[in-house]
Amino acid sequence: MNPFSQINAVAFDLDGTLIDSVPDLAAATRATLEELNLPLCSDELVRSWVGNGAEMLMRRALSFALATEVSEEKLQNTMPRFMHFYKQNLQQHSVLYAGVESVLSQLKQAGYRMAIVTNKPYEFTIPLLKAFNIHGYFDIVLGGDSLTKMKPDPLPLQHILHEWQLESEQLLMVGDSKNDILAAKAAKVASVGLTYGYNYGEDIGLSGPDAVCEQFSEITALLNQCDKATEQ
Ligand SMILES: O=C(O)COP(=O)(O)O
Ligand SMILES: [Mg+2]
Repeated sequence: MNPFSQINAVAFDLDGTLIDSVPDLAAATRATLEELNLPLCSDELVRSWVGNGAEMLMRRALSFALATEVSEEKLQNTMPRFMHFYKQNLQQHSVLYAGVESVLSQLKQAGYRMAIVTNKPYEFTIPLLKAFNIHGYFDIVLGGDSLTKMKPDPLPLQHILHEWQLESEQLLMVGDSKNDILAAKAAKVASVGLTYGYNYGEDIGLSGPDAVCEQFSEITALLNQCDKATEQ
């Protein structure tokens, strides 16, 4: 049985899936470390720290710079500074990945419902979607702090299933991180893993998504095959 045959709604991850956001996340991380007179980090390191939300990114950055585990107090004192720097430059250097705009438009026209399920704080998510003029495609936008739990917990996907009154076979999760695939599996929804994003330097295929795509544009073909399959 084709895992995509009944899909009529898609939940998209944001960082590393729709938007290459590491350049701005890294700049804000470095500005925060610089203010604390700590050693700075490369974009490459930040790529390997993204995936579990802003607080975890800063926790990893501080642990790196201090070369020890960071205290809760230090982390909580530092977070407002990171949030301040990132808010100032959300899309200075970040870009939409190739094919994103046209795939979203095609799926919208084909009648798919679409949502964003990101671990990024909600307060950054809406301005970023608006900056790239893609906010209109999504009827539900969930940030990492929108609910009580974030990916890899299934709660955000379960929330969407409930809101849209869908069976789990009808929703697809598209993401670049094992957190996306683990959340999908826990919610019993199908998943597509993208290879170009951020996954702690690991092969996304090892998390066992239902399909692996190297480019965002491959998603329409996956779903089109199913449209054809169901028409026959
Ligand atoms: O902000 C993060 O750490 C990851 O965000 P994402 O869930 O959109 O990939
Ligand atoms: Mg991601």
